Amino acid sequence: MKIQHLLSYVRRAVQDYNMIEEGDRIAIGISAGKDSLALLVALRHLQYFYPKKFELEAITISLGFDNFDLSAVKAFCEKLGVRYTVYETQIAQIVFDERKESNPCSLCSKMRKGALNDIAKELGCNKIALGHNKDDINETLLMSLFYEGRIHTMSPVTYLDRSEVTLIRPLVYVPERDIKYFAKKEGLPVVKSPCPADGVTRRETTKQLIYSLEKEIPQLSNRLFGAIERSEIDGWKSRE
Ligand SMILES: Nc1ncnc2c1ncn2[C@@H]1O[C@H](COP(=O)(O)OP(=O)(O)OP(=O)(O)O)[C@@H](O)[C@H]1O
Repeated sequence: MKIQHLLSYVRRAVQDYNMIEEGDRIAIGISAGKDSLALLVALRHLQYFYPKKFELEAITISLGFDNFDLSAVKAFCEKLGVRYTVYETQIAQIVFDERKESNPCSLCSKMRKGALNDIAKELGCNKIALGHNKDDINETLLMSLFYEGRIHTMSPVTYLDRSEVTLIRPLVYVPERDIKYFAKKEGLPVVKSPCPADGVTRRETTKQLIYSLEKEIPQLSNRLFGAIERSEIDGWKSRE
């Protein structure tokens, strides 16, 4: 996938869901994975030609793992001309050592989101951009269905009452495999997650399930996503 292709997906999502307003200050949550780094590149390019002017900040919530070297990400942000803030936390120690959580992802995710909201607000941002892609949206639908018995997934735009910050997900139309290809081709400075729970989660199981079903049922991912767009799920609308 070329940058133009990525930008066409992002621009369409931003316009369909009115994700960006004139004067927005947008904090991009950088996990240092392929999605958030691709999002950083896309929004930086969008800034050049999008009719509404907006500003960007890049933020990583460091979870406190030892082997998490962000120096290449720092250099990358500098090259792009986006200010980068790394916020150090003890989330990993709290989740794994102190609380010995049986479901560490849930507590970690809550604490990480809280920290990201706080830092974004401190830096004067009114929006937070997250790197969830089309496959993440589909997987979340199936996870809600299979594990919680309800029909739900993340929305393209979510306003958080308590922190008065709006979450936007400009990659919702981009398939994960395109992002993987883009990250490789562009040599994005992806840092492997040091989390021991990475890759052994419910999300990973669901991802593999969709992957194997798609071999039997071509277009499965597109149909799932189309069903979300045509559904009554909060925040989605049909493009037809
Ligand atoms: N430690 C973090 N600091 C800042 N933002 C984060 C962090 N972890 C996750 N995010 C944000 O939340 C989004 C979803 O998180 P998740 O852990 O599901 O990432 P992912 O799907 O693996 O994406 P990525 O490839 O960017 O890691 C990320 O794309 C990123 O925007």
